Amino acid sequence: MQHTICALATGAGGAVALVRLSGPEVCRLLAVLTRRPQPPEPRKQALRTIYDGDAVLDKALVTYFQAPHSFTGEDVAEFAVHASPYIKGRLLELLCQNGAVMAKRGEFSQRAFLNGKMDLVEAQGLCDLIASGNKAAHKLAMDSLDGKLSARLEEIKKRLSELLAQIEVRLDDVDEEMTPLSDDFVRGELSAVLGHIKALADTFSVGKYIKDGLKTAIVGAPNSGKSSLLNALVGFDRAIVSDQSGTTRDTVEETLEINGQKIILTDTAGIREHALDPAEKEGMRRSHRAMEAADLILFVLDASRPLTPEEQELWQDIRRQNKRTVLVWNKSDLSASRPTLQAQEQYPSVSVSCKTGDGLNALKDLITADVTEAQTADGLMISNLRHYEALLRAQTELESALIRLESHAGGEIYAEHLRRALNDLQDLIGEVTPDDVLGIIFSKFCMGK
Ligand SMILES: Nc1nc2c(c(=O)[nH]1)N(C=O)[C@@H](CNc1ccc(C(=O)N[C@@H](CCC(=O)O)C(=O)O)cc1)CN2
Ligand SMILES: Nc1nc2c(ncn2[C@@H]2O[C@H](COP(=O)(O)OP(=O)(O)OP(=O)(O)O)[C@@H](O)[C@H]2O)c(=O)[nH]1
Ligand SMILES: [Mg+2]
Repeated sequence: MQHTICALATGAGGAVALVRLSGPEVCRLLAVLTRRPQPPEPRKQALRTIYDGDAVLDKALVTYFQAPHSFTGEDVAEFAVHASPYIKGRLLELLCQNGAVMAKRGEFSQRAFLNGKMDLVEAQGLCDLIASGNKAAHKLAMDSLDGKLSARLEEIKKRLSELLAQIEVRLDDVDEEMTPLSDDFVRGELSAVLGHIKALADTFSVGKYIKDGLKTAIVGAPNSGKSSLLNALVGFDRAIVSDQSGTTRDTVEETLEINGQKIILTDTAGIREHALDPAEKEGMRRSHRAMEAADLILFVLDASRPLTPEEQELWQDIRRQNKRTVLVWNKSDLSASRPTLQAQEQYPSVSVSCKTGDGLNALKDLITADVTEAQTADGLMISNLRHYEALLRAQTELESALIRLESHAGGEIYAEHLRRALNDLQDLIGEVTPDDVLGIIFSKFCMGK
């Protein structure tokens, strides 16, 4: 039999705290702690005295949810108690003394999943929703939680399984009484399914930025104004600015929000050929590392003076990174013209002045351009590595199936690839996921969820 689990659902502080209880023993535990034979009417909050032996622990609002009409699908009770650390701790202790056990991370959600209240994609959405810190991340999680993403996956799955069914009945049709499927039809269906899977998998890069933040490195020659740019973007004097080259030695990181999107901004030491001392050399190694770890590079140039050979070299270095890069021509207040860089037309660029604030809004829009664009498309995105990998596996199988089809292999050969692709999609939403894998997925959820 399942244990009855309990956990604190709310965080530290606050005036009221919520303790949740789920499982077969809920009614008995309620009876013991409230000293009443009957639980409150389902889904109606009732003020109940909670007893600790003969003493009163608290007067709390208690809600009873009768299975299967609860978050987990089991009997659930919630205690909204005064948020004293003592009351919270003692209530959990009393529940455990009377037969409940402390819930593991994600165990309430896991039970909701196992009882068919949500699929694995929706459960992941729930977890992401709690962690979401801005509008974009919230929308991404909400689309997953409320089933929009699952519905899209179901559509794809349905189309694939219908195709597979048509192939399989013909494989069973030994007397060949059915009209064979034309290669054109199979190719068309396969390509369509593949297209949908690819489109969704492609949203991962942006989805990941939205969820985890866009890592942005500010790089450039000494004195070009990198630290000034960091300060201008975060809105306060975070990094030291001076007219001496080599002011910034170590990387300086700051998390901020631009156009509702999380950005992790790193200011780096200016890069020059001949570092003066070991500390500066180490600083430059860190600059390179920040550049390599970044999703986006802001290359800051001083537009008021000619380019140096070192800057040209750094530019080649940046281009080799093959990353989204924005050219930031700084100090536009000093000069109306600016030098030219090789192949600069292939990169977005903007003139700014950290001194006057000119051009900063245009730069902000360039930083978030990828995300803004993805959001104005149909908006459904994946942001979870497990989902991405499952889609990639399905994609590979379908590509193999197409190759087999072109080489006129028999239906039994490509049907196997289709079965595996279908299995990958079923794994994604949790239909065929083994228990130990489920345990790992839910153990990454937060406590009390
Ligand atoms: N107090 C409290 N607030 C909470 C939660 C909770 O568990 N407790 N939630 C925890 O995540 C979220 C709400 N999610 C919930 C989802 C389903 C059900 C539920 O009782 N479902 C039943 C009945 C549905 C209905 O009547 O429409 C069911 O699915 O059968 C409850 C909470 C956010 N706020
Ligand atoms: N006129 C003008 N001066 C600027 C502008 N931005 C930065 N400066 C000045 O340029 C100098 C260098 O600025 P920093 O932000 O320290 O430059 P940095 O790129 O971080 O330099 P290092 O840390 O040495 O690599 C300072 O004197 C700034 O005040 C600008 O837009 N206009
Ligand atoms: Mg600096």
